[in-house]
Order: sequence, then structure tokens, then C-alpha cells
Amino acid sequence: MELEKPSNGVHYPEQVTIETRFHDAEATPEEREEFLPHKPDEQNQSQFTDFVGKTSLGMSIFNLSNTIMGSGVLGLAYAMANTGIILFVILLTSIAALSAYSIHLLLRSAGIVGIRSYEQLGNRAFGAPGKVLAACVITIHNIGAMSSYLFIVKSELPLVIQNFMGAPSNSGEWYLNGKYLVIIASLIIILPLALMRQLGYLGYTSGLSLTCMVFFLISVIYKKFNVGCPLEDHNLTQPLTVMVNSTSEDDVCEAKLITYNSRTAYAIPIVAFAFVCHPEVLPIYMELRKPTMKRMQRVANISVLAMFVMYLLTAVFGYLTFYDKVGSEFLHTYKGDSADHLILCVRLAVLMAVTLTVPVVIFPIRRALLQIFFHDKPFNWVRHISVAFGLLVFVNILVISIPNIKDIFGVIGATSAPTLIFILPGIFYIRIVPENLEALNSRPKIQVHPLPQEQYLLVVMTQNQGPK
Ligand SMILES: NC(=O)CC[C@H](N)C(=O)O
Repeated sequence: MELEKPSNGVHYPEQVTIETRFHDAEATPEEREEFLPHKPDEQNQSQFTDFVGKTSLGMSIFNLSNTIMGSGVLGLAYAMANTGIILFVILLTSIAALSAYSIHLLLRSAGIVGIRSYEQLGNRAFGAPGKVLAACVITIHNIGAMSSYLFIVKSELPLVIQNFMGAPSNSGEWYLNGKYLVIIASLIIILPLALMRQLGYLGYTSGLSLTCMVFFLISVIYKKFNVGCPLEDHNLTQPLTVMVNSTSEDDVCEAKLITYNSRTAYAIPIVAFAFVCHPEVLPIYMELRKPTMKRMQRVANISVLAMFVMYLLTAVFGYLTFYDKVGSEFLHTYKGDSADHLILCVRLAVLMAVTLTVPVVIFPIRRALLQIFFHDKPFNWVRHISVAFGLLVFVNILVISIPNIKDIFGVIGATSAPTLIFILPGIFYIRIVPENLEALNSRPKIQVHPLPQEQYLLVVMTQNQGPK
């Protein structure tokens, strides 16, 4: 049966929609009866036939939260110092809400197309250029994120090893050289994890990574009550004065509710970067057991909410520890405390957390590259391993040659992050969901609720009876 084409010229995957919404057109009457009751059992009805996922809800939450939580958290206290507490809370809340909403748009679009892949949504919306655009933005963004993680390893790990071993700072030992340490961490920890065939296997390492971040948060809160005002603490004065230039001594230890200065605008890309997880949402959806949109939206909402709370607490307590003296890379602000064992452990925990996030971030890049260059080719281990290895080599070279992390945050946060969070999900959705199925200002198009299956059936059946 032929369906009317939508007026916007976009090819609408009618067949896919009917099949993916209603799974099996050939179902027996009993099955259909079970399928069509007023309250469909969402838990057991999968819309998708592209992949049978086996990852549990909990593991998926770990994986998604781990993707959200990354180096972005280290810039939040700095963002708060430049916006003030109230503006920051408003910004953090809005971006978290927008991020969850755009995940909803991605999930709905994937439900219509019947394929859970960001690149395929691009393809459906704009043809081949859309697919290439999505793949490029994901690749650039995730390479940027990976670089920022490995950069933390390069700059922090030598410090940690040096302090644990009690070695003098420029003893020239190879194990105190960040460049070698990045390569070793990439080969020993990241590469084996990146070679896993499915993201779901990384649930345990993601759980470990999140535990490290919880430890980081607890330590930041604890330190707030242990570090005096930065200027009083002469331990901290020296490195801090190098990083921060022109604050008068009077207002250094005063929390500001609203701040407006030349760096206020930096807060937006920092917070936007902190909430990016969109390239990983569909791969995680694909591996979710019983993958209904409602279940995946639950994974997303829980992850965004949990990370929102962690971000807020880290930023508030980080800011209230150092006030205007907080550095753009939060861990460096504790530099004067380098002999403090708690801070050393915190550094180690953050290092572990970001290192364990790198493999999760590699998955979407590999998927994007394979979609562009080897579309329709069956899975191949040699290709799978070579892409991961090639990516790691490339990012290692990048990290070894860049001088500081701030520029990565700035560029990625201001370009690819908003594109992935706000722009692409929105335009893909508008192009993919035809207006005759859902008007732009319709409730389901705005609300985070799936259109009931019966309603879809009605719309699709009405269309089917239309002119041929
Ligand atoms: N995939 C990603 O880009 C993750 C970025 C992550 N939100 C961070 O803060 O580091």
C-alpha cells in the first residue's frame, strides 16, 4: 500500500513507521489482540528490529551518566565565578532541561525512522549531506572531548606520581613525563576497553568512573570546610596568583550572587560542553534491553538529573572554596596543596574517571566513520580494531602537541557542543516528523511523551485510505 508523501518533500519512511510502531504486520489475531489493547505493555514491545540489545536499565544509566560527566565538570566552578551563583543556577538548569528535551527529540526521530543512529537521522532529514554533517560534527566533537580527557592525564598524572614517590619536580625521569604517561595509559587501559564490541560491556567501568567522581565531589565539599579564604592560605597564594590576575583583596572571599564581566559569556560553552552526551544516546538506546522510548527517556532523565545535582554541588562548593580565585581547570586550583594526600587521591580519582570515559567516547566516532566509509559492510574485527587504534594514535599526537586545555573547551564548547545538543536534534526532528502527522506546535511535538500507539495507528490508517 502506498502512502501520500508529505508536502515538505522529505521522504517519509511510512513502511518503517508502520512496521516499527506495530512490529509485526503478520501477527496472529491473538497476538494483535495483545498488541492493541488500550494500555500497551511498553516494557515488552520493541519498536526496533535493527539490533537486539541486552544491556540493563541500570548499566545504561551508568554509561550515559559517564558520558555526561567528563572534563566539563572541572570548568564549572570557574563558570560560576564568572556568572555568580544565581545566574549559574539558571544557566545550568536551562541547559540540563534543554539537553534532556533534545534527547527526547532524538528518540522520537529514531522511533519514526526505525534506526537508532544519529547519522541515519541526518540521512533521513537531508540525504547524504545530512549524514556526513552528523558524522563530522560527532567526530570533531568527540575527538575534542577525548583530547581534553587525555590532556588531563598528561598534565595531572606526572604530578600525582611525583608526589606519591616523593621525587623532585624536574628529575627528568621518564615516568614523570606526561607525554609518555598518556601513551602508556592509552595502550594499557583505553585501547583494550575501546576494542569491546559493544558499549554495554563498559557499564562496569562506567560505574567505577562515576564512583571516582562521587569521591571527587565529596572531597570538594570536605575541602570547602578545610581551606581558608585563598589569600589567607599562603600555601595556595603562590600558584593562584599566577593563574588569576586582577581581583582586589577585599572581594576575594565573598560569594557573588550575580556577576557580569568579560568572561561571563564563557560560562555558556562550558556548561553546554558539560551536558553533551548526545552522540552516545542512540548507541546506548540500541543496546538497551526492551528498548522502548519511555525506558530510554527514563535512562536519559535519570542520568541528566543525577549529573545536574553533581555538577551543581561541585560548582557551588568549588566556588565557595576559592571564590574568584578559582582556575579554569579546577584541579589546578588545588596546586598549592600538592603534598596533601587527599588532593592527590582526588587527582587520581579524576584521572581514573576521565581515562575510563575515553573508550565510551570512542564508540560514536568509530560508528560515524564506519557509517561514512563502510556503510552496509558487515562487522569486521580488523576494521573495528584499526579504527580504534588509528583514533588513539591521532588523539595522542594532538594531545602531546597542544599547550593547554582551555582552548579545546572554548572551541568545542562554542561550536560542536551546541550543534549536537540544540541544533541538529531540532532540525532533524522538524524534517523527519512530517507535519501532517504532528503539527509543529502540537502537544506531542512539544511534550516529552510518546504519541500513544493507537493514535499513530489511526493517523497512519487514515493516510492509507487517502488518494493513491
Ligand atoms: N561525549 C562528550 O562530548 C562528553 C563531554 C562531557 N559532557 C564532558 O563534560 O566532558
